[in-house]
Amino acid sequence: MNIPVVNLFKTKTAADSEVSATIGHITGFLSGFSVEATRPKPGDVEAVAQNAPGGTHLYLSAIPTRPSTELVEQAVLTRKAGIEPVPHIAVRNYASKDELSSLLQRLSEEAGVRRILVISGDRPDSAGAFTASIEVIESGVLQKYGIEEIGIAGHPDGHPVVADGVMQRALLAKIEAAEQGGLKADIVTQFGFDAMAMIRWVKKLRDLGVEAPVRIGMAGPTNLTTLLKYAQRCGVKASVGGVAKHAGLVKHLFGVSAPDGIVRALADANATGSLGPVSAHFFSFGGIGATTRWASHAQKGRMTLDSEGFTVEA
Ligand SMILES: NC(=O)C1=CN([C@@H]2O[C@H](COP(=O)(O)OP(=O)(O)OC[C@H]3O[C@@H](n4cnc5c(N)ncnc54)[C@H](O)[C@@H]3O)[C@@H](O)[C@H]2O)C=CC1
Ligand SMILES: Nc1nc(=O)c2c([nH]1)NC[C@@H]1CN(c3ccc(C(=O)N[C@@H](CCC(=O)O)C(=O)O)cc3)CN21
Repeated sequence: MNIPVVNLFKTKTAADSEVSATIGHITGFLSGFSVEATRPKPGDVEAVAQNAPGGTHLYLSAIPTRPSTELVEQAVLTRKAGIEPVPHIAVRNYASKDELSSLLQRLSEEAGVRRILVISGDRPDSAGAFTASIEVIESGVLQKYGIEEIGIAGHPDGHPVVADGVMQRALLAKIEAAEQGGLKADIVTQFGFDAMAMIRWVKKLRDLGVEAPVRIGMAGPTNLTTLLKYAQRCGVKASVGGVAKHAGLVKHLFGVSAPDGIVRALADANATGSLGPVSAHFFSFGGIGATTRWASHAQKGRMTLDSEGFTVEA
């Protein structure tokens, strides 16, 4: 027998169910989010471990001016905290194949690293051994030291010096090379502020037949000045107006910018099923602790929706 269930206290309105559907899209899109830190200290790694689910991927960015062995210490700390270390390997930084080999060997033996992000690096020249990421992917050196999965870079807003066509061919070739070498590959994109550009870029990749998961890069919560500084440092398009719009008017008054508007737009697009496998990757220009807490609370649905985005509850 069918007994109608009547909620005597509150009738669920269409607006309520729209809100819960949107929050569901956001929590779904954010599941398995990753974070990225530059030179994290022990307390920073601890903050990730305390706030993110175990096994969350923590990407460790490579600083050209720092010895790459620092990456080993950071990866060891990360592994000990129960978080998965994903070091950046900026291929232009290595003077020889041996130098890269010994770093990979230490990462593997001391920190159990199985995943890395292979990128060219910002220097306009090469330290000697490699000029483009594909050379390392094709070299066989990764498999030799136990690497099973690689991330490669994506540039939805274009690259400051490399033409779109060149980047697209490089991306397809790297995916092909990874497949040939038995490496699993995903794509991690440069951060940006234009959700529609990200959506168009992912759909174009799918049209080209790329099925690899895409981690869509975004800047975690930080103040506008810091955000603009990093955008400039990384060659990312970001007008003051565009970033302020992304921050939302009220949030802007407090000088804080969070990627909630972008997350919400991506989550809605993802819910239509048209993006293929996608997830979120947060750069932590405002601190890794704050970024991880923000992402983690949002992933649990601890938020209030506003006109275009949401505010995460403390
Ligand atoms: N998406 C992300 O999360 C990150 C992106 N990057 C930056 O992305 C850029 C591209 O790296 P990949 O996609 O791995 O390129 P890649 O190594 O696959 O190279 C693709 C093409 O671009 C050229 N190229 C690469 N880097 C260049 C540079 N700095 N200056 C001039 N030409 C360059 C290469 O010679 C090649 O023809 C680098 O500048 C890298 O530092 C860095 C860190 C993170
Ligand atoms: N072009 C580009 N290069 C990168 O290294 C990079 C990206 N894009 N996009 C995403 C992240 C952001 N990363 C960054 C961004 C800024 C610094 C930075 O300002 N570094 C300081 C030194 C910091 C320190 O020593 O602790 C610098 O002066 O280079 C580092 C990594 C790494 N990734």
